[in-house]
Amino acid sequence: MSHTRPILSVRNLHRSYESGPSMLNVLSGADIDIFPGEMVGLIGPSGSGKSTLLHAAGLLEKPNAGEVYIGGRECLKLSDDKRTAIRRETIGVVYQFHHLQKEFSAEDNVVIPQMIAGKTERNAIAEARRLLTLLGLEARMHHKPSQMSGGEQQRVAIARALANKPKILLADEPTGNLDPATSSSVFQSLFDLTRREGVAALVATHNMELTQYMDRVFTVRDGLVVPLKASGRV
Ligand SMILES: Nc1ncnc2c1ncn2[C@@H]1O[C@H](COP(=O)(O)OP(=O)(O)OP(=O)(O)O)[C@@H](O)[C@H]1O
Repeated sequence: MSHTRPILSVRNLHRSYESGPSMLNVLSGADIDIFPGEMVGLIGPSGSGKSTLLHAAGLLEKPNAGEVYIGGRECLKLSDDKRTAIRRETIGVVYQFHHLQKEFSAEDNVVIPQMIAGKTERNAIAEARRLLTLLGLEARMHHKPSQMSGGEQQRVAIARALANKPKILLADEPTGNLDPATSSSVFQSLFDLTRREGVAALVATHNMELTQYMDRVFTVRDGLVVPLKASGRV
């Protein structure tokens, strides 16, 4: 372990859901640290709580108890506005389905969140073109989602997630909707780009093949995060 401080720390996270008359305890004391620039995998069976952990870590849902530190600052006790601001400034997300705006081009889909964050149109377009080009989409900038393949659409979603220079990318089955060959190539791009940009990534997936890209791999078991693979990188 280096002395670098984690960019994201989840501590003692508890989350349960009502399940008929009883409660389903999905997370019961989950801890995880993500260090700057590393890629961490979260593998595990369906229903084990991977998405629940990602949503809490990404400040999208409040757990029943626990802490989420981003850049050393505890975020769950902050006001909704502050939490939203921290989320916007530090976290990018990619889901299984791309959720692109279908009436807009690839370029516009990457430009819009940057303009919402206050960038000038000129700078936002330059950044969109840079990221889309790095993802091999230089010939697709002006295509709408319906005019692109599933892999291309997901690459646009990756560019969009990285456009505001997050410190952490949270990805929930980012290639789960793609065939195996496309899945490998899109994931390779995601890996290369996060490494290049120095963005840490926490990736939930069922796909064991993707663990070859991960610095460390965890699973969620009995409500806890437990290690499957550790590397000496961090
Ligand atoms: N809003 C909710 N209300 C009730 N139960 C929920 C809710 N969200 C999740 N659950 C339950 O919590 C458990 C964990 O769900 P979660 O989506 O975190 O698992 P997962 O590991 O991400 O699964 P998958 O790989 O299928 O996405 C599941 O049993 C699910 O049915």
